[in-house]
Amino acid sequence: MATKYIRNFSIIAHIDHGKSTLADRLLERTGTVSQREMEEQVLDTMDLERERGITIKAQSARLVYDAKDGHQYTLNLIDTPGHVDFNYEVSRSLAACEGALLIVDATQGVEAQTLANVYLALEHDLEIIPIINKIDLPSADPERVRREIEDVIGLDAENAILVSAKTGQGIDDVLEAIVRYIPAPEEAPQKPLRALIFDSHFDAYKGAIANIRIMEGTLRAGQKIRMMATGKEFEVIETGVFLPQMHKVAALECGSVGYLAAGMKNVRDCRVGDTVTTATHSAQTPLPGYRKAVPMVYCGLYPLETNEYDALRDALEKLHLNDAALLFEPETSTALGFGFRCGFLGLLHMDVIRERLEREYGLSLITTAPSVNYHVYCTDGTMVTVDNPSLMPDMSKIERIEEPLVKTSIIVPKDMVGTVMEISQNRRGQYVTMDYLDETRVSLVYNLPLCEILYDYFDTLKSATRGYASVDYALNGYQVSPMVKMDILINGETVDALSVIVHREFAARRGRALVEKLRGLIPRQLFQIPIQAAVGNKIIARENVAALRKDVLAKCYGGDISRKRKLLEKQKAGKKRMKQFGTVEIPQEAFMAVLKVEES
Ligand SMILES: Nc1nc2c(ncn2[C@@H]2O[C@H](COP(=O)(O)OP(=O)(O)OP(=O)(O)O)[C@@H](O)[C@H]2O)c(=O)[nH]1
Repeated sequence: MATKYIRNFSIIAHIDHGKSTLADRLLERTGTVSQREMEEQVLDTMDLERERGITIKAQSARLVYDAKDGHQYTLNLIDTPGHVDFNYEVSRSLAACEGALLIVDATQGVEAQTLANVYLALEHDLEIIPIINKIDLPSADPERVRREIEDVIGLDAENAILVSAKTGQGIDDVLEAIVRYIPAPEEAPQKPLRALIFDSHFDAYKGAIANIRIMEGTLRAGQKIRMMATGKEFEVIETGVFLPQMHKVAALECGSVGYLAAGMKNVRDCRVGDTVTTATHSAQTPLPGYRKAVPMVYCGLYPLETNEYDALRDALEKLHLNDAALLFEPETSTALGFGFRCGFLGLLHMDVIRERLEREYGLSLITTAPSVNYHVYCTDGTMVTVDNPSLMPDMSKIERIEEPLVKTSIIVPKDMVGTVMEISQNRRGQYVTMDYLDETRVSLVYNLPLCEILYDYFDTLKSATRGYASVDYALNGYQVSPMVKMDILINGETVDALSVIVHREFAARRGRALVEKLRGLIPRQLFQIPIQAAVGNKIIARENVAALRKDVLAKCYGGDISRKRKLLEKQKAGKKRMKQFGTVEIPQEAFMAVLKVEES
């Protein structure tokens, strides 16, 4: 098919504004997926995605559309993940397109990730088609939203399409607009092959599959290819398109979107953002913008039962096949035994991986509190990166510590600005700017230490603003900070997996709050258990878990067997996630307690 009848586009939106629902309607309307096959939200496939209702992994689909101009068009829809953790993938997906549908919820208006996504789309010079969704809802205010798109984003929204992705109203207009306003791909079939890998996944039969957009040249099965970032060479076994299921085709022409299978054993062989070229008559330069996904958040994952260590390693390896951004390496802890230090793109990514390990692989895990990556400059002139607090060098050997910062944009109603400022400043945030979006809403920008965001920043913000705050963040360099390692001693011994790195000024407050919290979490024993927080050799807080006096069944003297059983079962369930440490049992919640401490 001539490139002039191809359109490559993405849908961008703030979470929950209706991206997946709109994608479903487009698939349905073009007959790509028949109504019978139409399971709600075809593009969100992972169970977890459906449950959480957010897109984690991008999917693609080829739609065939008979336009009003009498021609048949191939529309390649490239889905994008919906969460800020996956911004890099969003950016790569956008690089594969010429245009984007920008969805804004008619009841909500422009939110933090609407803006972040628009900026990404503009960076890639995309044609943006504004769409105002959910107009079926009584609280929809399309006119206000239209003004907001113009004033805040600066896009001409006069022709914004009014849509209900739920009822299907306006969908035909969307399809016509894609054909009319989004440019066709450039024609460059004679040039050496350059194809952008915008996503990848692992297929049990075909190995790692690269989702690609052919920018220049043509790709055929049987060709020898080279990945330009890694230099690795492969022979193409299969090329195909997404219907949205994989469908084999003989070749992928210039401008088209599809996949390639080349017997690659691991998704690391086809990294998102890399350029595919042919092994001979290769392109000279790769497509712009490749960078490796860098983890922002680290935590320890330990099997509850030592004999599950191998199973955990196998499961991590399997997940890694599909997710090049997940890093893991073995580590040992005196408290928890053998486990893995894992790196993630963000907190959601961490949660998703942990949940998948538990659900899909049936593992019971102890997770340590997430940490960030510190740059530790030692007095001997060396620099080490420390993502595990227990590995922090001795304070006497440290010259300075630098911590990662994130630029955080928060959009809230204007009467909540004070609350947001207070929450951000309490977490060492530095105010950057504040802009009025309209008469009612404000956009605030703060520079915050990444580690402070890990401490329930989002939850606090959400609940303090009754869910009105929308947040977006991106890594923004490092700064020198007086960080110290705080150890937790239980029964006189340091539990390495409970150590945390905190700002010196926060140490005493956080130490007190943490030991108090731990006192409530650690089950009582027949003896008193002291819990202490220490910085270096100095104890900064202490609490005691009082000795046990009663046993749980004592109050059931009446012999009510069902009640007794219930109590015992409750006790058993409580035990499930405990780790024996000397004579003391430490429950899973204790390792996460530092994230949930309420400081006074
Ligand atoms: N009433 C109404 N509800 C809608 C409409 N479009 C989407 N929704 C609902 O809004 C919610 C979010 O829609 P999704 O399509 O899952 O949102 P999303 O933008 O894909 O979310 P992410 O995948 O996390 O980015 C769902 O409960 C939808 O049923 C609409 O036009 N009208």
